[in-house]
Amino acid sequence: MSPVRWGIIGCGAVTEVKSGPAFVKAEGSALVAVMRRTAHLAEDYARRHGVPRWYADAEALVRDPEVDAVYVATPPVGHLDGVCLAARHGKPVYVEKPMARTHEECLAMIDACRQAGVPLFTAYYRRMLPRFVKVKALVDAGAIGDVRVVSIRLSRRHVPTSGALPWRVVPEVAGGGLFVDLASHTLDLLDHVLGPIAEAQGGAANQGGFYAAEDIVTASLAFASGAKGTGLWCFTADRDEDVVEIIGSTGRLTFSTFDERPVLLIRGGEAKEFVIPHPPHVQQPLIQSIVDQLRGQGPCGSTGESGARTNRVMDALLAGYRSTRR
Ligand SMILES: NC(=O)C1=CN([C@@H]2O[C@H](COP(=O)(O)OP(=O)(O)OC[C@H]3O[C@@H](n4cnc5c(N)ncnc54)[C@H](OP(=O)(O)O)[C@@H]3O)[C@@H](O)[C@H]2O)C=CC1
Ligand SMILES: O=C1CO[C@H](CO)[C@@H](O)[C@@H]1O
Repeated sequence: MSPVRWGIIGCGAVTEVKSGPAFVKAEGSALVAVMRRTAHLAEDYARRHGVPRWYADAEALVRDPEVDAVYVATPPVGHLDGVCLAARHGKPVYVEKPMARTHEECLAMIDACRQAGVPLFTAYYRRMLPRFVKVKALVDAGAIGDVRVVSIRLSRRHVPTSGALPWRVVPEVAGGGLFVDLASHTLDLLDHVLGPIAEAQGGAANQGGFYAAEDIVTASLAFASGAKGTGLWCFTADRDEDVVEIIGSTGRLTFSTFDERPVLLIRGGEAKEFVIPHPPHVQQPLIQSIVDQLRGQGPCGSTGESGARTNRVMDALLAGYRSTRR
């Protein structure tokens, strides 16, 4: 069976280690073209990674007859255009997270891909990482009984930047600030492990005044399963913290979304730790499952629909803050 030949739109930081080499290493997959607007940097990337062709124009990349599938890895502002462009040329698309700046943009992407008859995948790679596969397997096997509540606490110290502020805190580019950038991973992971979040209420504010985006967010979550949840995100905190705790009727699971600390299972009086390291290229398991689907070998579980659900929750939590900014 011939390999899936990938082209990348936006070969920046995430493509250096997390995803680019994963396209090459996945079985039945090849990376044949890259694109970024800065031509010499596209060429530099291609030469360093052994990619045969490079472009400074996204249309040229999607028109390349040797590109079978497209990975859109620009900042969120470019996701909608990149996905629709690839779909118009009949190419399956893998889009970076957050899937878009808003849920509305996600729906437009889903619609474009549906009309073109091409599949759409979103880069929430934690769904396939061995550590979180274990978390889901424990929950599904009833290791903590029925899930009652989940709590999410993520804080980061504000790290001042001396030069231009990064695009991650420019709402027009990112869709929001570090909440959108980072909380999206936890919310998507919980969608995977516990099922969809049916309702999200809460609010956001900017307390530090360092940039125009929200820097604190609180949430009260209701899962379709009946489980409830709370979320606290603070990006101008005293210290870095990253704790997710799922509390069930007979036990609890504690883990981190970003830190590589062990998964902790507490049941009765006993605690058990699972130390499960990440693979060198963290997107590889997800990319493998996309390639497998494209080659007719089973469905991948990180789709446009799942990615859009996460944007819908983030929109609900940011609605009030966005309206005050306007
Ligand atoms: N899943 C994960 O673990 C991670 C995901 N990400 C996600 O990947 C995406 C890209 O992040 P990252 O690689 O860190 O970003 P970078 O800023 O490092 O790279 C962005 C790339 O996109 C190109 N680009 C195209 N359009 C724009 C635009 N409007 N503004 C800025 N750059 C643009 C840039 O090149 P040029 O300017 O030459 O066109 C550059 O190659 C984001 O959605 C981010 O959230 C990021 C890190 C990890
Ligand atoms: O997982 C991640 C690691 O941090 C990056 C920078 O904040 C994020 O963009 C990314 O999604």
